[in-house]
Amino acid sequence: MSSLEPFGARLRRAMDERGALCVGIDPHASLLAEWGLNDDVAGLERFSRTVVEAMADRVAVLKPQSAFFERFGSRGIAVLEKSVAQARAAGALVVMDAKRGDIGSTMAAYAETFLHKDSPLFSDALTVSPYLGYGSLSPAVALARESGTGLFVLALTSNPEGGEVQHAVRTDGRNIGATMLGHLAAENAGEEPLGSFGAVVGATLGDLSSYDLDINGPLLAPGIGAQGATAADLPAVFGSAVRNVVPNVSRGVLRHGPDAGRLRAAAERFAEEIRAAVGAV
Ligand SMILES: O=C(O)c1cc(=O)[nH]c(=O)n1[C@@H]1O[C@H](COP(=O)(O)O)[C@@H](O)[C@H]1O
Repeated sequence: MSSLEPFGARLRRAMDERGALCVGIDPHASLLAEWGLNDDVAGLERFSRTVVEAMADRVAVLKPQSAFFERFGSRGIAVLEKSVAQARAAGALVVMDAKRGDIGSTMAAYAETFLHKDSPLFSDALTVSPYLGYGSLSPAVALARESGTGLFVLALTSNPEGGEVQHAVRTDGRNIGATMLGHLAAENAGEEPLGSFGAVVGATLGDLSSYDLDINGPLLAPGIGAQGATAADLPAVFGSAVRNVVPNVSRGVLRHGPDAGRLRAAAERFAEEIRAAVGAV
């Protein structure tokens, strides 16, 4: 398969050129209503197109949340396909937030769906769940290496319920979140300028100094805005790993729509706060 330059290298360059902000495309029914759109496929299409047109030529990463498209069945998926292609054509990297995870043979099909260059949903990276065992993700790791794409593995999620699984301590004394970070560090060893296998680590989690976040890969950090974290929290949460953090904001930006200028201004405010916080480290 002809492949792209590795995702980690493409992401590092995009972050250097455009800043680290990742804007989520999360067409909640409540946001469609706030934007004066119907909760139907036409509303979904208009919402997603507006965000892509406003953002894809300026932010490093766009992260469509697949659930809000799947809600409308095959016609919703068709909107998702178009949005991904438009966003990539305009220069944004697309992280598909589908949080897939299954036994290896099924995981291979999920990987083909999102990370094979000939798939209609081909994206630059995919969020995946390692809770069937990290090794169950190996078909996705292999295809990502082949196609120049990446993964974001749920390690320490932003939601308060995540701790029951992720903070559980193994017989060797390490907890599950730390174990996932360890797998990713091994995956990214020796890669320059940045590995392609990232972790999802919530910006809401407070002091994470007991974790080794230096995985030589990107750290997708949701939780800024609607979930209560701020850009100013990032250095305290991530320490020296903050330069590899890709902070995600969805509702915090999207609530400023549907006007494209106001969406851009909101994203620029978050981007500026992130630059100020990360630059100060
Ligand atoms: O993988 C994710 O993106 C994710 C992981 C996590 O731990 N927490 C989390 O909120 N997310 C996603 O990030 C987005 C956050 O949206 P807002 O809270 O509106 O900014 C949603 O699409 C979530 O599904």
